[in-house]
Amino acid sequence: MTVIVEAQDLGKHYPVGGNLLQKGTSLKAVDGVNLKVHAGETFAIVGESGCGKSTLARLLMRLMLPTSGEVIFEGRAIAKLKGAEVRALRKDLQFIFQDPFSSLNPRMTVAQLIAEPLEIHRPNLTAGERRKEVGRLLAEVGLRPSHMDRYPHEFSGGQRQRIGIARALASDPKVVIADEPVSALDVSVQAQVVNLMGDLCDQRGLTLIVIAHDLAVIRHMSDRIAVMYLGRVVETGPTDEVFANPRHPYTRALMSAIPVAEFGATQSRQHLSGEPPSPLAPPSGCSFRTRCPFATEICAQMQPVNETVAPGTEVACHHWRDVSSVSLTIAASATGRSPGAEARFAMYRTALANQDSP
Ligand SMILES: Nc1ncnc2c1ncn2[C@@H]1O[C@H](COP(=O)(O)OP(=O)(O)OP(=O)(O)O)[C@@H](O)[C@H]1O
Repeated sequence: MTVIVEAQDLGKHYPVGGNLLQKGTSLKAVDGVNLKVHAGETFAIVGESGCGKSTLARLLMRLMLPTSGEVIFEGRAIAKLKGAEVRALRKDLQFIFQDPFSSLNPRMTVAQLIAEPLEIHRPNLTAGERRKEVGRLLAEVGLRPSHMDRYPHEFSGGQRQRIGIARALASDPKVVIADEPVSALDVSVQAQVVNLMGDLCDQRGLTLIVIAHDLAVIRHMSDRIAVMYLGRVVETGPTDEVFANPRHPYTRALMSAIPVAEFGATQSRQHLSGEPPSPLAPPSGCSFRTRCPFATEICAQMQPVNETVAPGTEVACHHWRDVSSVSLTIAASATGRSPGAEARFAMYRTALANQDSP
């Protein structure tokens, strides 16, 4: 399998200069992240608010430079790219924003919004060809080309996110990074947009990196998943494997938080207690230990390293074997789609059939 995007020991530390005591300290928003994204797959990054997902996404996009480590795109370190090479990277790596309301300039028509990246990345197109391409892109995301001269406020939230997707696709990218692409949308519309992105990935062979806190959405969308906690990846692997056998106590706790009907689980839920610690003063050793029911002395003394626990699956936990031996109902029932999940999946499909064209 070809690796298209890779993070190598990636770190982003924000300097903190609030008061005298904090002077010279830094906040480790992303701390030693290693991951490999394969061409054509949908790779999900999940975790609670503040765990560093958005910072990681911006590093992968080269919207900011890392404090340490590297991002490799198609075999090249992106921090070292210059001028025309950065422009080529922008064409190949596109971003879909969380908020379709604020990410589109309200003074521009849809035609202008989608033509803008076309002018930058495909300057050889004539005005007529560009307009035709805008129409084609709108049709591809399930909107009527005849509405291209309307303004963003004339569209619903789901339609605006489709416009955002069409804009991202205009440069014909190889990789799209979507930061919480459906969390600002109504649940029924979320299903349509999730399906649209899945279909676009299949049809275009796109690589999609999706950032989300909603595991139910991730479960339906992604091939592989990385779970982040306080700036670090604590578990990564094929989505089916991670959902069937979550081995890190944090992954288990996240999965226990999914509504029970989603996976047909009935009991043995593992709750997360308390807030994540401040990334300004992370606990020694394993940063999850202060909330972990399995924590022992070693967890305070040593940061766990990533261990391969199954093909393609890595976990950073001193006690993953003990964790795995404790049955969690949700783990057992997540192996097959429960009636609840089946119903939700059917809803996704129905919603797709009734796309929200204006
Ligand atoms: N520019 C910045 N300067 C200082 N600290 C920052 C900056 N941006 C983010 N942080 C901090 O870095 C940590 C990670 O933030 P980030 O936004 O990447 O997390 P996240 O998982 O995407 O959270 P959310 O889902 O709430 O956006 C947080 O503690 C945040 O407060």
